[in-house]
Amino acid sequence: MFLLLCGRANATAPGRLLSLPPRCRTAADAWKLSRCYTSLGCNANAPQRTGNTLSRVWSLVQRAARHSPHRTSRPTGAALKYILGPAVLTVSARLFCHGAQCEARVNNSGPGEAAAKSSVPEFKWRILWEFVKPQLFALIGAVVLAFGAAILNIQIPLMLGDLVNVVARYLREHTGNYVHEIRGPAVKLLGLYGFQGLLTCGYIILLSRVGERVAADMRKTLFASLLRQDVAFFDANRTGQLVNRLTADIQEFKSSFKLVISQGLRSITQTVGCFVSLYFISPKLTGLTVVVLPCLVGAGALMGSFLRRLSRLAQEQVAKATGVADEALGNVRTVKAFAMEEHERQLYAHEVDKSCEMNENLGGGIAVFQGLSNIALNCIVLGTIFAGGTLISNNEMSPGDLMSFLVASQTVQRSLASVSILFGQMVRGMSAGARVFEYLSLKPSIPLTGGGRIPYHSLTGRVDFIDISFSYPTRPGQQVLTKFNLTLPPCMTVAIVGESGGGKSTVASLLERFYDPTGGVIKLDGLDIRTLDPSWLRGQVIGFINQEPVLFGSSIMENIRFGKPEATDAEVINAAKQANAHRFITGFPDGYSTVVGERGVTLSGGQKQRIAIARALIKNPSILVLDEATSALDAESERVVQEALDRATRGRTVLIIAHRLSTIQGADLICVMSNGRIVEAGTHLELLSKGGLYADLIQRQRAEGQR
Ligand SMILES: Nc1ncnc2c1ncn2[C@@H]1O[C@H](COP(=O)(O)OP(=O)(O)OP(=O)(O)O)[C@@H](O)[C@H]1O
Repeated sequence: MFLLLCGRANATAPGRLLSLPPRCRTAADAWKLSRCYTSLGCNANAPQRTGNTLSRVWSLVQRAARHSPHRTSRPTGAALKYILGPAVLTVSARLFCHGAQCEARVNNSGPGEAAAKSSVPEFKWRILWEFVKPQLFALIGAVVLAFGAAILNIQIPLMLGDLVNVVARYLREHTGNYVHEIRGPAVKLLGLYGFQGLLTCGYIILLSRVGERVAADMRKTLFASLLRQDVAFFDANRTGQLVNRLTADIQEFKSSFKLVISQGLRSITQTVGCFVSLYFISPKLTGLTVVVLPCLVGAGALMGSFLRRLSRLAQEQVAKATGVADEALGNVRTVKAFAMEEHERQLYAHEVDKSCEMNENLGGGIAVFQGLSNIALNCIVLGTIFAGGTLISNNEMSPGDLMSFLVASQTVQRSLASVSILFGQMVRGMSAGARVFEYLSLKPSIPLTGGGRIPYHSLTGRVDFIDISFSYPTRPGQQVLTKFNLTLPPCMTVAIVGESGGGKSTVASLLERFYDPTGGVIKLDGLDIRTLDPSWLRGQVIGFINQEPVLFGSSIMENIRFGKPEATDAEVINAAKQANAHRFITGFPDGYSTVVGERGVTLSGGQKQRIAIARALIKNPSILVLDEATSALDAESERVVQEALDRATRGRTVLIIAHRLSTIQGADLICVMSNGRIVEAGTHLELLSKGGLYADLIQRQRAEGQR
């Protein structure tokens, strides 16, 4: 088939075939490569120029061959010209392009990610092994098949040589039965192609299976591990960065994993195999190659690393521009409310222009790199032919040997270039993997489950905060609570009021065990909550409603059921009735099946809050924490929600954190907080008559209300 292709092309369009890189043993290969060149934005004509140089020097070799005593049995003649085609070393430039693009994809993660990525976590082979172990058989199969395909790749040029020998002999002697003579090597070659295709197909299937399953397992494990982390972890890490590890990092790791195993194995096998062939063909020329090749690969790698740095900077700039667009589109209501469309447009245009300029510089750099590598590589071919020609004239080598040497050395060059790029890819893959593994092995300071539970019938719901000191892990220097003491008696309502930033919400967070206090102890029914099961505490004992309830983008039914996944429809409806939500829900055309949109964007603030109340009530909690639950609502919504809350708080221990003092006047106990401790406590009337901080706050709010 190859011969037919060569023959026809020889007669009709030699130039076209000359432009095929030597890897293109088949038309399909050629098509694939040409697509590669196009998609990578590299100069597809570069190989052709090198090919022309080769074809010119080939005719010199032929001339020398006519005067040589070694008339070779190695591949000779016009057909070889087509086999050699262009100089393969342009592949290194092409591979650089690929490397740069890979890098581009890796770095395209968000403006803030670069800083986070600068700290390099350690790659743990033990963790990788845990993921690979279940896929071991498939992986071994893939490695064996890939290795087999690489070995066949080394064989193919030699068999092509046999085939070309038949053609060359027939062209020279014009005797014998051409079809009969060509059939043997052609069938062998066809068989080899078929077998090689089968092996390639097999290892790609197995490898993609292994890669996908390893990546899926990594994603699931990482997601589970992230969900296990305590709230302090999420204070310290940006959501975008975490999502990036789940997506881009795992994707990068998977690609590198597959590439390194398939191409790495092939390149190394081919390099070693062809080096052995080179040595057997001509030890002298091999010695020369051993000196020159590493210098060239080293110089290429140096330039490549400079260009990759340019590429990284350019991609960071692209990410910065994307960040501007992301922020503007994500907060489009705020942008519109402030009529800032033009400002945002200009900001984005500025960042895009900068990235355009940087990418143009990168393009120039790639062009220079490619041009220089073309020159260097063509010079290598020329040098080899020059040195080989000297050996031929000294009768130390045959022209056929020289041709075989060129073919094999080109394979070595190509493989080495690909190994150096793969090395970079491997480093990137390992650092992506390390970033994923870093969070996999992270142990939360507050476990998700484990610890005691108090039987429901004996749970009274009494809470004691005893000598609590606390500072947030992300801000250890700022003491938020100091020797804080408070008791929530069973079935009573306690309100905390005070200045903004005084630590009111922090008290609620500590009760939920989002954080553990740095000093003191919190007790539930006399038991330290650190000895109790956090998932039981949060899932069954405490109902939490805050100022800005977050709903999920699913139906109302599912949102309420989030509080108790096993709840029946009737329980959901009952909870909605208690929360004053049933009427408005049934008013929607889809009723409880209404999808609330991202974060509940299709509902009003009051509606969202009532669904959040229903979600908290459905688990029938003994303790209810209301953190400024009505402060974001207008007067009418507040009235409806307050009604629901009044009903919901009956028979439970309630902690209310409030800004609007009008909402907590009926509380059994009101505590005023200042500087992280309680400075006043009593009922509304007691505190008013005291004329202290509470009375001041009431007066201030009345004055603000009158303004
Ligand atoms: N996750 C956090 N990490 C670090 N510091 C925090 C965190 N949350 C709150 N703080 C800080 O702790 C202090 C108390 O905050 P807290 O939210 O408890 O106050 P607050 O009394 O509820 O305020 P407001 O009435 O305005 O809601 C503030 O100085 C705040 O900046």
